[in-house]
Amino acid sequence: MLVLGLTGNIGCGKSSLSNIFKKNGIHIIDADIISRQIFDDKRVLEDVFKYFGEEIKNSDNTLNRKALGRIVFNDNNKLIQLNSLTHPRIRAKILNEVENIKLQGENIVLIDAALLVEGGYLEILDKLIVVVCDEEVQINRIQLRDNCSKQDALSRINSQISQREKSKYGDYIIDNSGTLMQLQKKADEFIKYMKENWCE
Ligand SMILES: CC(C)(COP(=O)(O)OP(=O)(O)OC[C@H]1O[C@@H](n2cnc3c(N)ncnc32)[C@H](O)[C@@H]1O)[C@@H](O)C(=O)NCCC(=O)NCCS
Ligand SMILES: Nc1ncnc2c1ncn2[C@@H]1O[C@H](COP(=O)(O)OP(=O)(O)OP(=O)(O)O)[C@@H](O)[C@H]1O
Repeated sequence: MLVLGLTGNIGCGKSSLSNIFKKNGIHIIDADIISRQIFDDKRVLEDVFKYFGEEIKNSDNTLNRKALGRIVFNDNNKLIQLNSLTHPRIRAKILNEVENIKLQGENIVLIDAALLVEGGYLEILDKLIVVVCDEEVQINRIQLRDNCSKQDALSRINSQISQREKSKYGDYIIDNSGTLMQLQKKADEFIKYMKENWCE
């Protein structure tokens, strides 16, 4: 089975691209979904509440994601602490899903995650696709999607390694600074390239 990674910085277009790949029959593992599921485990929630306190708790005792985001994306030490609680669990789930998909006899699986490079996933990937985007466009898209200030968008961007650094690890780079129609065309070109060069 070909194990592909799809990464890129926040708001560059991973989800948009992986939706196109999904429509082309590629099996997707979405790290954003997994990173939400791990908070269904009460032990994870308790650990996070113990460290970050009452201000990240909703009145019904669920996690206030926006409040936690405000804290960790403005304080790198706290982000490191959150990562140490969440990342081992996210990683275990991703590896487990890869194995399950392999057992189902799939030919290709694609892991969609912002932190494939930072999180040390390169060793399990056969190939890495990096989606990039002009920073001004990226900031605008984040602000529009998350209804946040430019400063909030920049704080999140700065909590990840730069697009340039991430691109160094890419086997295939897709620039998503243009329209969604253009992204669709680039995705089609990529699929053709992958079938000709990466599949037996
Ligand atoms: C801090 C949290 C609660 C904020 O939730 P919120 O709903 O506001 O954002 P969401 O989860 O949709 O993340 C949006 C984007 O932020 C970026 N991001 C998320 N977590 C991180 C992180 N630990 N480091 C750097 N960037 C991150 C990613 O590009 C992600 O796609 C949440 O992001 C979280 O639990 N993060 C830790 C888990 C994680 O590392 N997830 C990313 C897996 S690749
Ligand atoms: N080519 C495009 N033209 C216009 N809007 C776009 C384009 N690509 C993506 N978007 C929009 O920009 C926002 C960010 O895109 P998307 O969610 O795909 O990025 P992402 O890399 O998955 O982000 P995150 O890291 O936060 O999960 C979304 O609201 C999406 O609809």
